[in-house]
Formats: sequence, C-alpha cells, structure tokens
Amino acid sequence: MYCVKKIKDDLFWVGGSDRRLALFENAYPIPRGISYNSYVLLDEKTVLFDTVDRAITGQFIENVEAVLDGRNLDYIVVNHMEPDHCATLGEIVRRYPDVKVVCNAKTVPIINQFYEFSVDSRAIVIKEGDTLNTGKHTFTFYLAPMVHWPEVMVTYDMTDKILFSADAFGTFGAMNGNLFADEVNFERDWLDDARRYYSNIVGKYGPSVQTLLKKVTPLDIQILCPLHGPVWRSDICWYVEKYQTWSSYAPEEQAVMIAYGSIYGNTENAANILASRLAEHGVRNIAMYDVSVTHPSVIISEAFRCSHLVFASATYNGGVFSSMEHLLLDMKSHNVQNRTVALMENGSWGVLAGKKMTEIISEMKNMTILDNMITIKSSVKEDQLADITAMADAIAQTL
Ligand SMILES: Cc1cc2nc3c(=O)[nH]c(=O)nc-3n(C[C@H](O)[C@H](O)[C@H](O)COP(=O)(O)O)c2cc1C
Repeated sequence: MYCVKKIKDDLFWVGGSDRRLALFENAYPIPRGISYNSYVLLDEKTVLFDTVDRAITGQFIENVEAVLDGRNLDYIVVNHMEPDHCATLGEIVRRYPDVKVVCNAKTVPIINQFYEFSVDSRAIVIKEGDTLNTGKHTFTFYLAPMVHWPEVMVTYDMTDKILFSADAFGTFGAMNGNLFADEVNFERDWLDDARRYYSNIVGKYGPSVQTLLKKVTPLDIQILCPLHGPVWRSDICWYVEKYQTWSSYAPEEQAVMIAYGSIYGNTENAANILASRLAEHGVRNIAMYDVSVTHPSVIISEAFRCSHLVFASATYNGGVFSSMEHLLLDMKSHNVQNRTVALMENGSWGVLAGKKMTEIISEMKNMTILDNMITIKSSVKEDQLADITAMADAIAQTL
C-alpha cells in the first residue's frame, strides 16, 4: 500500500525509510535508519524529483503510481546520481518509457555508466540558470559540483519557492511519520545526526558547499526538500546557518572533545583526570570518547562541533594505537581544520604516540597544537598531576 505525504496541493513526498541497513555507504552506522526522499509534482506536466535506494523500490513505485493516479510521468529531474537516489531510475524509465530525464552534462555519462539504457535520446540537458516550465511552475537549476559528487545540482521552483537541495541539508534518521522539521524537535532529536551526516558525507567538500550557499542563500526559499531527512518549511535560516558554520570549518561550540586510545586504561585515566580538571575550571561542555568503542563518524562529527580537541593515545608497536591512527587519518581526509589541539601520549619503553599524532595533525589545515604535550610512562604519577592541571589551564584559557 502506498504511503505518501502531501507537501502542497500539487507536491507530494513519495520516498521511504530503511531501518534495516546497518551501514550507510557500507561505512557509517545508522542506528536510527535513513530516509530516501523523492517528490512528485502534479502540474500540467508531471515531474519526479530523484528516485530512491533499491532497498525501498516496492514502496517507492507504489507511492509514485498512487500520486500519479493513472497520469503519465513527463519529467524526472536527476539532481544526484548516487545509487541511494538513482537505483530506481531504470525501473522508472521502464514503467514510463516516454519520460524525459532532466539533468546536466556531467550527469549523462554517469547515467549511461550505471544503466543499460542510453539516456541520450531522452535527456534534457540543462545548464546553470536554465529554466523548465511545467505549466504553473517554472524551475531553475544551480550546479553544485562536489556537494557530494561532481554531477550534483539543485532545483529551485520559482513559483512556489521550493529548493530541491539534493544531499545538502540531508540527515541520517528514518522518518517516523512526521515529514516536516517543525513537527519534530530537530535540535534535540536530529541535529547530532544531521551534523554526523554533514561532516562525514559532505564535510570534506566545505568550499563546494560554500559556493552552493552563495548561490542559493539569496533565493526566497519557503520549503527546503533534501534527499534525506525532514523537509523544512520554517526556520530554514537556522539550518542554513549551521551549514555556513560547518562548511567554513568554524567550531559550532566552544567545547572540548577528548578522544583517547587506551589498551589497559592508563591513558584513559589520564584523559579522565584532564576532564576533571577542565570541569574544575568551569568547563561544562566536555565530550569524551574511547576511540576503540565509538565509531569514528561520531568523533569526526564531534570534531566539527567542538573548538578544542584532545587526543590521548598509548604507543603501539612503535606508533599510535591503531584505532587512534585510524581516527586521525579519517579526520584528516574529512578536512577537519581550524581547531586547538592538546596531546597526551603513553608508552612503556619507547614513547612515540605523540610524535606520530603530531605528524598527522600537522598535515591538517590551521590546527594549533598546544605546547607541553603530556608524556606518561605506563601510568600517571603524582608529580604529573600539575602538568595535567596546566594543560587544563591552557585549554580553559583559550576556550
Ligand atoms: C601490542 C602492544 C604494543 C606496544 N608497543 C609499544 C611501543 O612500541 N612502545 C612503547 O613505549 N610502549 C608500547 N606498548 C606499551 C603501551 O603503550 C603502554 O603499556 C601504555 O602504558 C599502555 O597504556 P594503556 O594502559 O592506556 O593501554 C605496547 C603495548 C602493547 C599491548
């Protein structure tokens, strides 16, 4: 049975959610599931905006058929060709053989690569600023290369002031009945997932996101329709502001994130002492993670949120503890930058973790590593407490 949501009299959400998938992109845990959003417009011409992941093909086809209610599909706008949004494109083309595919020049070869059918004869290839009229509605298109993939574009409905924003403004999390962000407590229940989605999926491409924001922020946007997560029809500026912060790699909060890699608990003990000292300095916003327990995507997201990052690691076979090395390399590849960093290292005979961590962090942009790294020889001793307190002082002073 179909399960659709009305956005406006002539615009419907025809997507669905997947709560079975363990790893989005086979990489990122999604304990709250994920939604794949797709939209149908019933104008003089009918339009489908993107499709969905193959996991929800059956639901999607029922939804599209129900909304079209016997009408033919005239256009499908392909804003993004990643398979979680285009896996069902072939099925749509089979069912609606006359459908025209509205996309840009970079999209065409990717469709032909993914599919057996050739899109060339049915493609309406648009350029930035081109318009498409479907009756009452006129659409214009803005290219958004690398706001996740090179072919990404966004589509603006000039009539009803709706932005179909592709992966931008998406979030992890299945739809739990409510479609609109103002129907849920987004800041309390969704923001962490939105940040984790942004930082891990799009975070590497901050300059590309900034370019897109420059194009779309002058627009009057009444409704924001991303490809994942809730649809926005109020407080859009609040969410855009988050994107401004994240894409410029500015910390969202003056806060301390401590990530430790510890085998037997002594490095963890040092991290706990530092956290206690920070608390004694009145720092309230402290987050701590064991890098062997918490998925790197969570810690990367926290690195986008927090102004100050502390990394504490045991030495492991002449290097950094492997989970910490994995995390730091992942952070580097996600372009984490502009943060104040403090380091703690531990080892029993040749302490090298700090040197290795410094090497990786120094390759990230504009990271200020505080002086006086703490070096622990196996376990924290009484005479090191003053050094840890001094580190807490230094962090608190720059918060
Ligand atoms: C597999 C393994 C490899 C290690 N390699 C080194 C090393 O190369 N250099 C060193 O100084 N300590 C090395 N250590 C020792 C630990 O770094 C050290 O005991 C440290 O205090 C452990 O901190 P933790 O209690 O937080 O796990 C190694 C420990 C293990 C288990």
